[in-house]
Amino acid sequence: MAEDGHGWIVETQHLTKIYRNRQIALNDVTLTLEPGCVLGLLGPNGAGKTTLLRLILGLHRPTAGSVRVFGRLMTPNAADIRRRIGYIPTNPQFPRGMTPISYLDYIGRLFGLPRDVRKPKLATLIRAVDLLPHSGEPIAHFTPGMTARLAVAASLINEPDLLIWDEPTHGLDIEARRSMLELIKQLASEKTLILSSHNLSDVDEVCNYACVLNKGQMIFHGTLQDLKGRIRRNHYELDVDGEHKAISKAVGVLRGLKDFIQVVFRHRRLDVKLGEETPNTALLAQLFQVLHDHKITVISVRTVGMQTEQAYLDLVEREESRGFVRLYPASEAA
Ligand SMILES: Nc1ncnc2c1ncn2[C@@H]1O[C@H](COP(=O)(O)OP(=O)(O)OP(=O)(O)O)[C@@H](O)[C@H]1O
Repeated sequence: MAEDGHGWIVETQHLTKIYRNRQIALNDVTLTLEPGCVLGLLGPNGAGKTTLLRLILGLHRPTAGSVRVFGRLMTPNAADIRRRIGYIPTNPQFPRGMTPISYLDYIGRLFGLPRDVRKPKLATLIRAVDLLPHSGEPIAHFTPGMTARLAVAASLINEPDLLIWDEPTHGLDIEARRSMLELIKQLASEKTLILSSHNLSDVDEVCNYACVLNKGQMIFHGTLQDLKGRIRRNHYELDVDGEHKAISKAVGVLRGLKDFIQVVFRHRRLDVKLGEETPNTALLAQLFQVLHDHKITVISVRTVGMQTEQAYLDLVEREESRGFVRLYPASEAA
C-alpha cells in the first residue's frame, strides 16, 4: 500500500523533460496511479514513453515538475525507493558468459540479500519463469523469449511493489509472448504495473488503465473502458451455417429492420453494422431471433476492429490534426 495521504503509488505533477535544451520529450504530464493498477503506456515512436518511465525511476532529473513514488519524492539519489521497483528496459541485455543462476545470484547480492535468502529465492524465480532446464547454460545461447523471462526473474528478485516494464513483449514469438502475458496477469493480482507497449492487443488483454502520449503530451489517461467507450462501432461478424435460401431470406428480413445499417452475406459470413439509436443488446436479440426463425446456426460471433486499437488511433489522429490546424490557419490547411 502507498505511504502518502492519497494512497497513490505514483504521482507526477506537471512533469516536463527537455533534453539538451532542445528536445521537449515530455510536456507537463500530471498522472496518478493507484495500487493494483496495470497501466498500459501507449504512444507512437518518440512520444516520450521511455522518458516518462525513466523519470519515474529517477534515472533522469525532471526539467520541471515532480515525481512521487510510494508518496516520496523521486530523485536520482533515491536508491531506497528504487529498490522497491522492478524495472525491465526494452531489449534487456545480460553478461553473455553468465548463467541465469550466476546472474540472479549477482543481482541478489547487489540488493544485499543474504545467501540463505538468495539461494531459495533464485530457485523459486527460475522455476516461475520456466528457465529451470536452462538454469546453468550461458545466457549467450538464449533465445529472445528466454532472455525476456530472465529479465522478469531479475526484476522480481527484490520483491518489488511496483513493476515498470518497457515493451516486455517486444521481439517475442507467439509462444513466448503468450507466456509473458500470462505471467503479467499472475503478477497483476499482487503488484502495480506500468507496461509500455506498441502492441494494443497486449494492452487490451492485461491492462485496466491506459495513458496515451503523443509528442510528449498526455492526450489520454483513464480506464481502458473509458478509452474504448470513446468509440462504439457496433460492427459484428458472424460465421453461420444453414440453407443458402434460408440465409438469403434472413438477410432480406434483417435489411428491412430499423437500425440494421448494413447486412452483407459473403462466404458463409454475415457482416452486420448496427445503428447507435437503439441499445445494441436489443438489436442483437432481434438478429439472433431472425437467424433462429430461419434455422440458421451461428458458429462464431465477433466484433470487427479491435476497440482499443481503434480508440487509440482515433485519439492520436485527432491530436495530430489539431496540431496541423494549430500550425496552419484553417484556410491554409484546407
Ligand atoms: N538522451 C536523449 N537525448 C536527446 N533526446 C532524447 C534522449 N532520449 C530521448 N530523446 C528524444 O526524446 C523524444 C522522446 O523519446 P522516448 O524515447 O522517450 O520516446 P518513446 O515513446 O519511448 O519512443 P519509442 O516508442 O520509439 O521507444 C524523442 O524525440 C527522442 O528522440
